[in-house]
Amino acid sequence: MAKDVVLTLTGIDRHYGQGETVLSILKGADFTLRSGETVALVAPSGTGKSTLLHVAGLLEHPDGGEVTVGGVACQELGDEERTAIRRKSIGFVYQFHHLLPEFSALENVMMPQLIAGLSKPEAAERAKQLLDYMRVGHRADHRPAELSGGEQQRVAIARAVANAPLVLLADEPTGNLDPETASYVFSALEALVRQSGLSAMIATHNHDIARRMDRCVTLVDGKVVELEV
Ligand SMILES: Nc1ncnc2c1ncn2[C@@H]1O[C@H](COP(=O)(O)OP(=O)(O)OP(=O)(O)O)[C@@H](O)[C@H]1O
Repeated sequence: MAKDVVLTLTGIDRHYGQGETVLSILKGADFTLRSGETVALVAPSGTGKSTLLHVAGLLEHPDGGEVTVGGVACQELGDEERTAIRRKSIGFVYQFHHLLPEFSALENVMMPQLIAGLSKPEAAERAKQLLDYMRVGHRADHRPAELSGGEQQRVAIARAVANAPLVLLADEPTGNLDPETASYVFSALEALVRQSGLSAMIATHNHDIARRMDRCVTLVDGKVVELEV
């Protein structure tokens, strides 16, 4: 494996059973993400974007093929080891924020760092910095329900990068927002990714967003295909 490759998917198969029939969503999908690279995943609804991100993020087991994160082949690993790699190396942003409702924005961003073993003051300091960077620091003490949709998503992005992951995976991170808010939130996400040299794969239906990435890929018949940008 080349030294600067952070994520590889090799020959990924993923099927879902539906009654008598089997839906084959990914059929030998290959993908490589290099250090510091940003890639847009643009494909029609139902073609398997979320499935691909879930497999890449070790949230779902593929039915065949291999996922390698930071040089570690994950297919044969047990759940505990996969969870450890996911927590350390992968940041995930969903279309809906999935913040913990009973905790403040600050606490939500501290949480993954505390789980990773940082002290409370260290986690709070980094959480504050990230919230400030995402221009939502003035809402640090608010609970998710007290934040606007754009603010919630900016907190969710701060949380996803709190442990300085190797790879950021985002599944339509602005899909739930109005166009103006989406553009603002995406600019903040892009600035954070570029500034910290993160590698990112972002599923989006928004072609303006896709064009701002280094590469653009799509899914055709269960395989990842490169698009010209
Ligand atoms: N757990 C599951 N059980 C059965 N079928 C599933 C399951 N998860 C996904 N699918 C099916 O697999 C296909 C791909 O789903 P996926 O969510 O990956 O698509 P997507 O490209 O992300 O779509 P969208 O853009 O609408 O979010 C869909 O047809 C979906 O119905």
